[in-house]
Amino acid sequence: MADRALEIDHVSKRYGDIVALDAVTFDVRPGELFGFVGSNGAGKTTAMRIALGVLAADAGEVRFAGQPITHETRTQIGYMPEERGLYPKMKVLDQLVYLAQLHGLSTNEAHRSAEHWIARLGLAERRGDEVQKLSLGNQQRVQLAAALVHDPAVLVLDEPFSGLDPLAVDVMSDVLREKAAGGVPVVFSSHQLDLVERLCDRVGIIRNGQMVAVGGVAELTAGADTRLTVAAPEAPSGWAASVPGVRVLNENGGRTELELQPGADDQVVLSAALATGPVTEFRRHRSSLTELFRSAVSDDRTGEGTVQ
Ligand SMILES: Nc1ncnc2c1ncn2[C@@H]1O[C@H](COP(=O)(O)OP(=O)(O)OP(=O)(O)O)[C@@H](O)[C@H]1O
Repeated sequence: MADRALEIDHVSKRYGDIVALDAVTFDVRPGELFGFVGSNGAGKTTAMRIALGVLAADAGEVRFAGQPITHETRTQIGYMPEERGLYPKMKVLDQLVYLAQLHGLSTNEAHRSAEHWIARLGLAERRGDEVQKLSLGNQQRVQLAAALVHDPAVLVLDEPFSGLDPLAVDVMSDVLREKAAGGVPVVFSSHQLDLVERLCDRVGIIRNGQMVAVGGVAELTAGADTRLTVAAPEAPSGWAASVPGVRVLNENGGRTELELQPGADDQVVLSAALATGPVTEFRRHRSSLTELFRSAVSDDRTGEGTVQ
């Protein structure tokens, strides 16, 4: 495994009768943005808390740079918990300086780093305010600053984008990209799949505590059924139904949406459409992460289609 990767290796966790994680395995490579997605209760927070070492796994191991996470290596992780963990009555600057010192920075370094992230995250005018007096979005910016202030070697962020306005989403995205570009493995959970698709190098989809897909979005969607839109204004109704390997999804005024079964040839569809007259549109759609997610989390064949 590459140096300085975060590896989650067959991690399992039960809460009484509930199997929260069942041999969950994935890795986040240095320089990579990894999106961790799954329905409510699928196990994302549990996996991230175990990765950080605040929750013990029943089985399996989490490693960073090839070594199991210990009390010492934990301090190299920047963590943004879902429940947010700031001191409400502490002022923004004081809080960040305190957290940086807690992670071993000297007073000067802690001040320098706190001021850097306050400026970078647009909190300059709030630096003397108590955290509890900030809006939720600004509290979230402080929370991100808290995860970054000790210059972590790994970033683990639980729903960092939830509740942010579009400008704050841009700031958060830029910062995560920068950290990844600097060689830090970055993993974050999110329900905003368009954002995950846009930002992430790879994604993992978890369903009922099991990883059902891990890989690049393009790689994961490559095997999915392909959709085509064909506009053939003079084609008679039902023209596509007899084309081999085709399932018609929708037909409306000469415009047909269809699904190509694996192995079917889109050129055969084009020939069939041209045989009816002019073709004014012929478009292939790549499956989106949202479609992949829907099919992965609703698929009864748990575990099938996993790409490692
Ligand atoms: N402390 C706990 N005690 C008992 N069950 C728990 C506890 N924490 C989590 N669970 C259960 O473990 C499962 C996984 O929960 P987890 O919070 O990891 O999911 P999640 O994917 O982060 O969900 P969400 O998207 O809603 O935040 C759920 O069934 C949840 O009810």
